Amino acid sequence: MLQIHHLDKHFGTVRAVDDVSLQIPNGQMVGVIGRSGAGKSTLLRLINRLAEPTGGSITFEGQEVSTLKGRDLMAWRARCSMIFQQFNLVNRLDVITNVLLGRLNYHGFLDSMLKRFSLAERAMAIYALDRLDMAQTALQRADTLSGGQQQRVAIARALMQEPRILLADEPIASLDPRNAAVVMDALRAINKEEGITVVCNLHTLDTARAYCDRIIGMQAGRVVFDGTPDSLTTDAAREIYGVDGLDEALSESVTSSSLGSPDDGAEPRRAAVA
Ligand SMILES: Nc1ncnc2c1ncn2[C@@H]1O[C@H](COP(=O)(O)OP(=O)(O)OP(=O)(O)O)[C@@H](O)[C@H]1O
Repeated sequence: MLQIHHLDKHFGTVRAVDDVSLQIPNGQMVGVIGRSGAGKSTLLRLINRLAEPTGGSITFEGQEVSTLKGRDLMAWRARCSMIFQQFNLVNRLDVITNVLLGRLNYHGFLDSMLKRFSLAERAMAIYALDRLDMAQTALQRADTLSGGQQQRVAIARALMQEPRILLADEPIASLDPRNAAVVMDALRAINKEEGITVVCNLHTLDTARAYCDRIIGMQAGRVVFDGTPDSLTTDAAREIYGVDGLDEALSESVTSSSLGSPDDGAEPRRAAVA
């Protein structure tokens, strides 16, 4: 269980995260939605400790993580790994080496750069790639892959850390609908089949509704909705996005970052708000 108590992050006068309290049981697939600037990225960065909280606490399985340092902090970042909108692969390296870099925490930097990985780790990397239907690209340079393929490699790299939690910060925001569906399907499969908790920031309502067990809506740093997709009413959506933003959040169903259903593969579909 990940427990967040009265978490704050202030940047000067901006309350990016404002008194957020949440309990996320192991194995849940959570979508965090909200307008640009609502505090979604900051919340994930606080959980992963890429940002330091101004106040409050974060615990996982009873252990306080907001004060971890050194090796313990590295270990936490492995248990709670993060993927980003921009994939962050090393373009000039081949796919399998990019995936093996997920073991960086288990090696020195030099060992990793000199590709001193064990046979077991190489087998693990191939398994992770195969898990994402990407094993056939293992020897290709990362920059020869499409965006959706690169994001799947980034997920494979994250899996190399053997995480309990996967944080995904706008993982499909720069992908076309077909690739976005493949990536969301992959995240959902990892969640359902491996029991890894997934917390995923998404711009649009319909993707969160289609893929997540639970939706957290943020507005100006605060959690203004926390419930199942079915309980997300028009009024609740209006509170998250505002009157202008709601239209935008729904009309984005024709853009790259919005999907209708996990099963329809390619075609985006506008989801009705209950
Ligand atoms: N390093 C920073 N320095 C100053 N202000 C910041 C910093 N990071 C975030 N903010 C501010 O905190 C607020 C929340 O930003 P955050 O990026 O968490 O929102 P978001 O919901 O993820 O938005 P987006 O969807 O556009 O990424 C915004 O007002 C943003 O300008």
